[in-house]
Amino acid sequence: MTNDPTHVKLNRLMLESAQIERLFFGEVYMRTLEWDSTAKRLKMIDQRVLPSKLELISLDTYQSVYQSIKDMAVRGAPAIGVAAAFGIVLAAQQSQAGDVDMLRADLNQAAEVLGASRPTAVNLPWALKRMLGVAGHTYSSTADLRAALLDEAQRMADEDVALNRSMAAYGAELINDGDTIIHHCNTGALATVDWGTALGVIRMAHEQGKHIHVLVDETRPRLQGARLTAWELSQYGIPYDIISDNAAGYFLHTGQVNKVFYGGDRVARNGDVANKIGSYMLALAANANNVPVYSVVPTSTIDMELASGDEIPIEERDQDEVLNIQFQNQPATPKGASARNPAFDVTPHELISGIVTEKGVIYPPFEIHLAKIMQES
Ligand SMILES: CSC[C@@H](O)[C@@H](O)C(=O)COP(=O)(O)O
Repeated sequence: MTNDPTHVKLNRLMLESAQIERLFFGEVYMRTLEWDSTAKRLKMIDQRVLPSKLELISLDTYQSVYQSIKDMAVRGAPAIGVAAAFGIVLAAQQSQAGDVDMLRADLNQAAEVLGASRPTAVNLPWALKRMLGVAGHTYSSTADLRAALLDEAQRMADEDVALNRSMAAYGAELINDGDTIIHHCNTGALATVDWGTALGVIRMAHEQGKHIHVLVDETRPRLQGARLTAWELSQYGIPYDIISDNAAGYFLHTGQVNKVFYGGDRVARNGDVANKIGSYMLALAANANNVPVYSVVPTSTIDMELASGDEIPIEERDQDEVLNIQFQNQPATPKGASARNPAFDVTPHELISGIVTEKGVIYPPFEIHLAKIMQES
């Protein structure tokens, strides 16, 4: 097996426009990522081209899964974790190993590659560890091990949807009829296998009949808010306005916002939350104006090994993501300009009002309450 996942060409499935309209949230339902049991491939929605195009990519190697995570064709902490789990299924399929031990060695190698795709979301190492744990059991044949890996990845995908619905039910209790909510990044169905975390809470409150207005942070530089969250909200029929990230303080200070909701990529055991860049500034402005801030995360996003957010690795992405913008159809930045592009920041736990998990809403002191829920099976 080659260990070089770079420059892997992703197979693109072009869809007829009539198919596209019915594909997602429509008559023909599809998850963000799905195992195609006929083709034995992983199918996923290519999030780089939304909302102007809805295209699928079909992946048949773990190297292409690595590439899809790194390039953010698939993104969002829970979706990344499940994609990596299916990456291990593909690695098992690719392997020519003649016995179980040799297959395990190939899987370990693939896990190392997949684990290096993006550093911040803990769901990635969490999912890989779970897959390698299954690989560690006793099997009488490589076929049995391959089958067990596929079962585990499918189980993880199904669990993700169930956990999201459970978080949504707890989180929706925090939302009142008439609330205006600022939401950061994309935490919807697209960031998970289906349904979503913070956006799933908003969606549940909407389905309960509450009238909600969402102020959608555009989320520079990759515009997950303006492109993906706005697209999802229009599918669900939830009223929204896109705002530039730097407008959030204005809306908070002028009393136009009731709550802030975002997701999380890694929560340290003291409750510090790493999330999409800009979350920290948003939480500061919200706290200064007495507006509560909620982070919605499955317990797989909680990293009890880290004492505080200072230990969370922060991904720094290519500067071109910041520089390649246009103003009046012209490049907006001077030739040769340089940029910094941290993809995440850490909100200190003091600024977080509550952490919504599938086990309920956790309130301060987070250190004590997180330890308690993480001990429950
Ligand atoms: C389920 S969403 C939680 C986070 O993964 C989300 O808020 C986020 O920061 C996503 O970042 P991204 O860089 O788009 O993968």
